[in-house]
Amino acid sequence: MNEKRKKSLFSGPLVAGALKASVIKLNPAVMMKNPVMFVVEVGTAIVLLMTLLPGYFDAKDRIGFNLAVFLILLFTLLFANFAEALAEGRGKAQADTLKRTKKEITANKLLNGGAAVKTVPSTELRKGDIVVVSQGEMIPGDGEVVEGLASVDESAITGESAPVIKEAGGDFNSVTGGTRVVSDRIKVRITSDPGETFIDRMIALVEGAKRQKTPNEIALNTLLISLTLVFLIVVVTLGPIASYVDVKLEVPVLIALLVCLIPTTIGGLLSAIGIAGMDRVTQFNVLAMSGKAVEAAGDINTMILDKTGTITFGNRMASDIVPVGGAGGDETAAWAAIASLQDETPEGRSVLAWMRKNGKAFDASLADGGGFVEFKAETRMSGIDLSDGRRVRKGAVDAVRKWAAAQGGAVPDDLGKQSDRIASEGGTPLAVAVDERIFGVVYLKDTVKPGMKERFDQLRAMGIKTIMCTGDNPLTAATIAREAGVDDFIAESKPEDKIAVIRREQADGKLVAMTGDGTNDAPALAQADVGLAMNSGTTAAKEAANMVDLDSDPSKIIEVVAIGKQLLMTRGALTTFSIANDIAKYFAIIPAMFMLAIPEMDALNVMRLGSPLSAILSALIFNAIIIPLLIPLAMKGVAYRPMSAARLLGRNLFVYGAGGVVAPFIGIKLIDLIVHAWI
Ligand SMILES: Nc1ncnc2c1ncn2[C@@H]1O[C@H](COP(=O)(O)OP(=O)(O)OP(=O)(O)O)[C@@H](O)[C@H]1O
Ligand SMILES: [K+]
Ligand SMILES: [Mg+2]
Repeated sequence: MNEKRKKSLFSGPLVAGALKASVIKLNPAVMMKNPVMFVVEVGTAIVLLMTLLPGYFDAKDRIGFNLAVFLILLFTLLFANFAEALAEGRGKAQADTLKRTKKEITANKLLNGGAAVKTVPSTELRKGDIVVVSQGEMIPGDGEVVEGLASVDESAITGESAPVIKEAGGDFNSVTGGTRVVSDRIKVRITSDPGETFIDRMIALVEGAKRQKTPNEIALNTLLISLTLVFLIVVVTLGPIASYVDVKLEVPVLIALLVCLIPTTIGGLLSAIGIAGMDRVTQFNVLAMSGKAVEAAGDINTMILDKTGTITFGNRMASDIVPVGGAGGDETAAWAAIASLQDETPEGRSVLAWMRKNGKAFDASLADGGGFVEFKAETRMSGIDLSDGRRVRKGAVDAVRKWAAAQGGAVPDDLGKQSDRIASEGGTPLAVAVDERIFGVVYLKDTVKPGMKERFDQLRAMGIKTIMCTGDNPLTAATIAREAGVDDFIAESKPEDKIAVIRREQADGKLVAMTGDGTNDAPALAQADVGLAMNSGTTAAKEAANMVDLDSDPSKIIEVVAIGKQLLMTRGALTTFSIANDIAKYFAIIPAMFMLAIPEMDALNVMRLGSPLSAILSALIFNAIIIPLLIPLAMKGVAYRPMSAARLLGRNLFVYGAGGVVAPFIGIKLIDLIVHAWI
């Protein structure tokens, strides 16, 4: 992860900015978005009026008490605002850094189909324009490389300083505006209009400018508003009922009671929890397009993972070349090498590396004038059509076997034995053929990343099913699946098979997460509930997905799910705590209220609080300070242990429900000891 982005939650400038914002957010027009706290604000205003105009409200003998209630209520509001402002602060700081990289860049735009070049400001570029970017220059907008190859420093967005290669064609052609070409020269077709670029979207995201309440948040808000309404009705009718029996309940006391009963703790922390959850994802160098995506990650039931590069290291290297059907070792190796001469995939390059390492020579001039056949996931083969008419191929064994058989070739008896041996060791066998004759097998070795088994065990404990999808043969797939500990696998899968798996799972009511980077992954990324695209991938993939990993590490999906779970858990835990808390406060404040009116009711004082007035103030103070005390938990999230949803719910109900009931008794008692001594 990017260390630069890891700022402390409570650094000086962030806290200072948040303090200022807490005052600004007192504006009723802003406050109204949070109905629970808005009710508190109205109450605060009423008590303020009564304090300022005691004569008018017949409250001259209560000025001190009313002032105290006003101040505590004001701090309740400020604490809630502070929580939200603090959560927003980090995003704002990050947005400022991004904005600085967005300074106007000049672009070399091609005119008349490349006949002329004109220098224009990047803000004038539109979709479809072609620009030339040379060594040392900034790429003026998001786009796709249409010609050439260059190494690009993307640290402005990824924080990663090692340059990456971008080239025309294939899955590594997408470039981002604001990044710098460090060598060579490329032509780029612009794919986004000004104001809609990746950096613009990133700024809007981290700034929270477009932050919308998620469905979960809206549902919870509705619950909180309903609770608030119920208590509002109870408290408002309490006055007349009491006066009917000749008990006079004072308005500030009723307001204090109301504020203690309505869910101010979760009301004050709710948006901070959501923002902080999004922020945790961003700190992790993953861009989530919406809070909804992060929450969906927390509810995932099925995770689809690639084998190569996600579960294994992905640097499949040739480690042996085995002849079959009586072919010579050297001639088999030579054909494998010729089939790989122009194959720029890691697999292709590793064949040539193996030749060099083992001192094998071959006649590369055979390939002169030949037509290169690029590797495709659909054909699962690559190779070359020689100028003398012979066709050389290497690829997945079943694909090559079918290809040779279609030309009337016989399959050597020992091909199956050799390829099965390689596959059962977890390697990938690539058959090598020239026209109808199969010469042998390249042994590609790959290793499962360490710690995979533990991670899949954790996912299983959380009730998440993992499915490995691979284009590899069933035997290799089974070996790797067993070694890595995934629940299920799909072998010989083509890109479109992924979308079929996702649809099948979704039809069962499951939420599905997947990663991908290629254009052919785009439909599946869009279909999945959580689609995590790699930043190195194509524009199509990035646009279809609802998350982008700036580090292009497909295994990050596992952590993203953990962060989503943690967000949902934190919200649930603090809601439970908040409501349990309010119920407990009832026992402090109701008796105090009646004792104030009818001193003979002293028997009600079960908590043995100093006096009715100090009991009310203590409950109100506790209600206020619990908000800042819980800010660290709201921001960092509750400690997260992988276990099933049911066990988790039970555990959280116990910890936060029981804790929420007990905490106020202890807290209010302690505060009362101080307050009572003081007044
Ligand atoms: N450069 C290549 N030339 C020829 N055949 C290849 C090459 N690379 C891979 N293959 C063959 O094609 C098959 C499919 O490759 P592909 O990259 O689509 O999937 P994969 O990497 O095996 O699976 P995953 O979905 O886990 O990445 C491989 O299993 C291998 O047999
Ligand atoms: K409350
Ligand atoms: Mg692959």
